[in-house]
Amino acid sequence: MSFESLGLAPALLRALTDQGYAEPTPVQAGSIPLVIAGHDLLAAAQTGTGKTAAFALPVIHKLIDAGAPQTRRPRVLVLTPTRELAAQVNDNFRDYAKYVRVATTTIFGGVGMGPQINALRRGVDVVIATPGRLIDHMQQRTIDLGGIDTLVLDEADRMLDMGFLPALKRVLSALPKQRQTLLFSATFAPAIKALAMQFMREPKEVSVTPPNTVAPLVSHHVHPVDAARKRDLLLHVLAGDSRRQTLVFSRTKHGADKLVKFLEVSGVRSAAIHGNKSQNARTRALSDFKSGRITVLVATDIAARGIDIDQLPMVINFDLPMVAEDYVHRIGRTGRAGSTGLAVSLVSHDESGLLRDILKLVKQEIAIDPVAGFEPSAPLRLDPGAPKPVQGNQRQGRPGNRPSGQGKANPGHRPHGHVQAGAGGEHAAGNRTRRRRGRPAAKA
Ligand SMILES: Nc1ncnc2c1ncn2[C@@H]1O[C@H](COP(=O)(O)OP(=O)(O)OP(=O)(O)O)[C@@H](O)[C@H]1O
Repeated sequence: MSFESLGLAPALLRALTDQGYAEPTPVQAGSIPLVIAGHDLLAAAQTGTGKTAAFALPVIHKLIDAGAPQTRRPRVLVLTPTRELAAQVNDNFRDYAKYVRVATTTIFGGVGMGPQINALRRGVDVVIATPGRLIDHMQQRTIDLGGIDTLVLDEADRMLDMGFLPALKRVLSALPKQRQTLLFSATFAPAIKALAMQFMREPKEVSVTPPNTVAPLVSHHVHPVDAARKRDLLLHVLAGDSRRQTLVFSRTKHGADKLVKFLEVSGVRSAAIHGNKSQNARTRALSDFKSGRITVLVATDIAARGIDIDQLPMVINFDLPMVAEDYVHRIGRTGRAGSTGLAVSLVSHDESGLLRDILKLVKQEIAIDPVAGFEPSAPLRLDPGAPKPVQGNQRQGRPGNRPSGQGKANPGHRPHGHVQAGAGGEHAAGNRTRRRRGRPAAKA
């Protein structure tokens, strides 16, 4: 399968060669012809498998095909749950559309309305927005959605959950009924799918792997630990390789700030990214992390979805997420586009229930792997039949003695109590493309 055989315009093929994409990933091969043919689409594929290009490429192709419009008002609306993801999707659109006259812009909060209004006045083809600021523009009549013929919900299951649904319904009511609707996500809860059916027209489905599977090149470790000792264990894990870029997830904004203070005092260069930070601080933290100026980024689930950090080797869950699907998305920040990755969760006794939910959802082995010197005073309460945390075979010495994020996955690193989770526990590697990107790391 090649991009040529999918019928994409030559200008797009040239841009893809510049990107170093040799061939389409499975979700791209499945989605691109369906989108070009005009179908509504519900597409599920693992994190890091190129879903953005799976909608951006055919959407740009169709804009090229349609030719220059008489009036330049937005024709495509992409909705994302976070500002950072909107910015990233916009960068991707610009990369793919570099040889064509397709104008894109972002609309999100935390930054001035003025430049957004100016961009809309000048005329754009594609708007990539978060719902809140989009509604501000709708109220102020600074955006005309009457020409939208394609709606994309990126991270669709998040856009359709309780938090975003009211805003989404408002946006939907302002869009033309005659339109193509595309939903993309790595996870789809059944209720979300049912909801989606209400505003789609006979959608086709592309499902590359069993739904909700985690990226296959990631090895998963749970370190049972007492809550009070998590910070020390985090330092211990980080100390294994202080040059290793690590994304650390905290459940709360306050917890993220406290953790950054602790890390800074301990000599680890870090920053926090969460919803209480100014947009400037959020953007700076992410770009400092991507450029390697800081080695640790402590994030709430704001960074769990979609964010693409080139070759990120390790994700640590300082706290487990409250919703099991978020585990899949958090962990999906590593092990992308054919790279290997390491996922480490520090789990205290009171998080046993959350861990059980995750084990039920994901289709991957998770090693229950106590670290010597950090053994918990009470064991985790897992499903009957699940292996007990392995004692006497614990990680010794420096924790950084792990497979490199850049190299091959090291199966020898799973010597401890494994829990095979999920019905069937199907491993998705067979469906996974393994290829490298041609982009320089700094451009991630
Ligand atoms: N055909 C391809 N060949 C090589 N690399 C690709 C290809 N398509 C996409 N990529 C790269 O793979 C990475 C992941 O893509 P993308 O961010 O779209 O993943 P995703 O499936 O949307 O992940 P998530 O579920 O986390 O949002 C990006 O850096 C992108 O440039």
